[in-house]
Amino acid sequence: MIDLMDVVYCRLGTRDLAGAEWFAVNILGLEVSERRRGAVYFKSDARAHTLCYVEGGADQQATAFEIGSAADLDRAAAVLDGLGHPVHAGTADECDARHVRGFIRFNDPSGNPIEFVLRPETTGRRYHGTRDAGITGFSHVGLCSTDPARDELFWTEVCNARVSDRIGDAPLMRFGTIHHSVALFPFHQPGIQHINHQVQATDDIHRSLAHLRANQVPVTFGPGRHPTSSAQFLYFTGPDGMTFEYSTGVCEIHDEPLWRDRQFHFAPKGFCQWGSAPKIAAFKD
Ligand SMILES: O=C(O)c1cccc(O)c1O
Ligand SMILES: [Fe+2]
Repeated sequence: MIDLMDVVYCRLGTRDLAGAEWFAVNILGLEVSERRRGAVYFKSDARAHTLCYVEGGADQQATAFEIGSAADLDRAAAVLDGLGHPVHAGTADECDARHVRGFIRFNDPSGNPIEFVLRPETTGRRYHGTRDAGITGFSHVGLCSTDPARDELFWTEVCNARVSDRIGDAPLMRFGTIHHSVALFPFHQPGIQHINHQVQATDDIHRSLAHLRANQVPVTFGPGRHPTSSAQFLYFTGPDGMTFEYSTGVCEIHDEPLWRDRQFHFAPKGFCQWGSAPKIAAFKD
C-alpha cells in the first residue's frame, strides 16, 4: 500500500506564461512566490508553492501528492514498476524546480501524470495575495478519468485513498479527514479537470463572483452548494481553458471507520443543492 498524505501542487504548461501569471494574481488571487526562467510559482497558503505554471504545451501537466518517507518513495517506485507503470525518478534539478527532496513521476491508469514527492518545502509564512480573494489554501484536484471504476481501484487499492462519496461513478476521495483531496470525473481523455482553492467564507464567493463578472471571466457553475462535501462553490475558466473552483465549508470525516460512502446522482442535483447547473463538460452526461 502506498501511503499518501495530501495533494501538494499542480504544474501546468502554458504557451502564455505572462498571461497565466496575470490571471493567477489578478483574478484567482494567488501570490507569486518565485520566478525562474520559464516558470512562475504561486503560493496559496503557508507552503512554498501550490501551483507552478511552466512554459510549454497545455498538455504538460502534473499533480503531486506527498509521501511520508524516502523508504516509502522507494517502495512506491517498486510497486508502480511492478504494476507496469514506468517510473521516472526526479533528478536533483527537477527536485529543485519543485521544492522537494525527492520525487517519482508516472502516469495513472488514465494517463494523468502524477508525482509522489518527499518533504515538500513549507515557509512558516502565510500567503497574502494582492487581490483579497479570501483564499485559505489549495485543497483538491479533479482528474479526468477514462475509466473511473478502474482508476478508483488504483487510488484505493494501490494507494491509501478512501472514497467519501460518489456522484454517478465519479469518486470523491480523501487521504486524511478532509472530505476529498482528489476526485475522478469520467472524460474521454486524461487531464486535470479542475483545481480547487478553499476560501474563508460565503462573502468571498460572492465578492469573487462580482470580480469575475467585472473582468469578463466565464463563470461555469454556481454559486451553489455541493450536497457531497456541503461546501459552497463557484467555478470559472482560467488560462488554457482550465477550470478553477473556490469553495468554502468542505466537511471533514472524523467517524472513520464508520463512515460509508454515499451515492449521489450524476445530474445537476448531485452537484448542487441550490439548483445551479454546471456548464462544465465533465460534470454533464
Ligand atoms: O466538494 C464537493 O463535494 C464536490 C462535488 C462535485 C464536484 C466538485 O468539484 C466538488 O468539489
Ligand atoms: Fe471540486
